[in-house]
Amino acid sequence: MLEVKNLIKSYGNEKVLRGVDFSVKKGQTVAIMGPSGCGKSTTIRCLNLLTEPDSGKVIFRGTNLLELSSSELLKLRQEIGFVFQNFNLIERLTVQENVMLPLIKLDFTLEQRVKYARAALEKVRLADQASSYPKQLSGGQKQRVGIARALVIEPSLMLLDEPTASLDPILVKEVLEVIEDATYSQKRAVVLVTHEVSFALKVADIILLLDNGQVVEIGSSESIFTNPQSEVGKKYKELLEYY
Ligand SMILES: Nc1ncnc2c1ncn2[C@@H]1O[C@H](COP(=O)(O)OP(=O)(O)OP(=O)(O)O)[C@@H](O)[C@H]1O
Repeated sequence: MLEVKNLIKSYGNEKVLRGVDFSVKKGQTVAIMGPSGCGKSTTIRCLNLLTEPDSGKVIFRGTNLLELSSSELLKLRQEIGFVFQNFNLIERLTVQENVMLPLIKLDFTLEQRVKYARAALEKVRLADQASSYPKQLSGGQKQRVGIARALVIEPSLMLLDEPTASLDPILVKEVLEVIEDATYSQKRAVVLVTHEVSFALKVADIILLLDNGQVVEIGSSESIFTNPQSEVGKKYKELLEYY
């Protein structure tokens, strides 16, 4: 489904990604973890070219995104859902209108758009808030709208960039539950950046540990957290044992 090859990215003189490689199969969930500033968000944003890498390949369903024209890229992006850390909702639109946004460029009638938005809101347990405005919602509810907006296109690849990072700890659980229930599908690949170690252990098939812009360890969540080889992996193991 997705193959990432030798991703390199710098901001000015700062080398942020130093050759990141990994792949994700249909039905798999990959969690990207690592210390603050190691390049996790940059990596996930490169997967749909929200951030453009300096070099490397992002091969999605056989096509290298870096070789596409902007109109071809826009079309392919319609198969990729993205959940932002800070929700990115439009305040003047209702919850339902926010969720319908990705469907606007697609060839659907208004009736179909409403139907799909309702179905996506059901999946995140927010059907009763369809007519509310974002400012009337809690942070957890806002992020669930963000997840519904990513799900509405039935994406074959779902990307979540630290989806609980902006939330009050009390609201984290409801969002993690929704991510676990709503994003998984055997037809879909999921890539998630998270600091939530026990959540990653529960939902991820593969954990990718980044440090200083490089993959320092990659493997099943059981092997990484029970027998880590990298310094970063050893720290996560200690953290799990502490809790
Ligand atoms: N748009 C940008 N312009 C300049 N520097 C950036 C930009 N985005 C990220 N950086 C820098 O790149 C480095 C990696 O950032 P990134 O957000 O990818 O890390 P991260 O692992 O996701 O961190 P965190 O866990 O704190 O969110 C950091 O030093 C950051 O300051």
